[in-house]
Amino acid sequence: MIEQAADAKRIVVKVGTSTLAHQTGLLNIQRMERLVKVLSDLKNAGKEIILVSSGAIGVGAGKIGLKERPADIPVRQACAAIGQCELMYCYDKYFSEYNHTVAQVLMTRDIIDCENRKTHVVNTLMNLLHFGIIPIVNENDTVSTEEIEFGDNDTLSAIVGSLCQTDLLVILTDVDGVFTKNPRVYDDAELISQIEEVNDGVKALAGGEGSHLGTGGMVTKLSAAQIGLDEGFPTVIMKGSSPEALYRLFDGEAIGTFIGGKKGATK
Ligand SMILES: Nc1ncnc2c1ncn2[C@@H]1O[C@H](COP(=O)(O)OP(=O)(O)O)[C@@H](O)[C@H]1O
Ligand SMILES: N[C@@H](CCC(=O)OP(=O)(O)O)C(=O)O
Repeated sequence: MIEQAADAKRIVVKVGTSTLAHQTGLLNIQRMERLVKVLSDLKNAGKEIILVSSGAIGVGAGKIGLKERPADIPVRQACAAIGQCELMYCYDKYFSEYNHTVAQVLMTRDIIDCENRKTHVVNTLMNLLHFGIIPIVNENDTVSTEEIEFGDNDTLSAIVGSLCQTDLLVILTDVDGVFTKNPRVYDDAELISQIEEVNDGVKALAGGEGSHLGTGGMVTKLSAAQIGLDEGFPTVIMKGSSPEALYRLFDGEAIGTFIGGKKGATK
């Protein structure tokens, strides 16, 4: 059993565009509904959930008929504004079906260095959790410029984890975890079940940009896990296509890649 993961009470779950959207860019409705159902159930079981959701740009681009994630920044920002609206509408609707309330929290990177802003964010998150609300966090893509952008939601999720003192970060993506090389390119890539330290050798395993809608690929997930290690919480990187696998994770099964210092006996 990976005890640290199974016993976690406060959990930041990050879901990537590649999990939330179809190849067309349009929302994968079934996937989102299943994720919401599982997270609602975990919350009912006593876990505190903070959801970091990507997808605004990808879903917005899909909605206006663009085939690819736009390279032009103003177009990307416009897509994010369209997609964020769609995401929150759907999250609100689906979580409401299970009697849970959500809140939208949009952030820019300047909260890290500006103590005043950081305090406001922490206070907001803590109050939301106190009231039993599920915060849904994304980057504020409309106002983000180079100086204040996180650039990817993997990093954002680790920072959110640190701000709210999470017990665990779960990164849901379109592959089973971290492999010895990019599994989309190499058939003989092997899944790594545990990583204790995110060093240059580990980062070198992550090759390429990732899916056509996502940002950063595996390297930003590993950097996020490194932030987690520095802040004292572990990260699990696992596939998000079957969100029900989260039940198995919290039942103590070794799923995906566990990035943390301590591993208990396997079930
Ligand atoms: N060593 C590796 N192990 C697993 N995935 C890798 C590795 N190197 C590169 N990748 C790529 O990272 C991608 C996941 O990143 P990304 O597309 O940004 O997903 P998300 O939208 O979930 O953030 C995978 O589809 C895979 O192609
Ligand atoms: N803020 C952006 C997140 C971009 C991003 O990091 O995407 P992903 O690699 O799918 O997690 C959006 O909502 O589209």
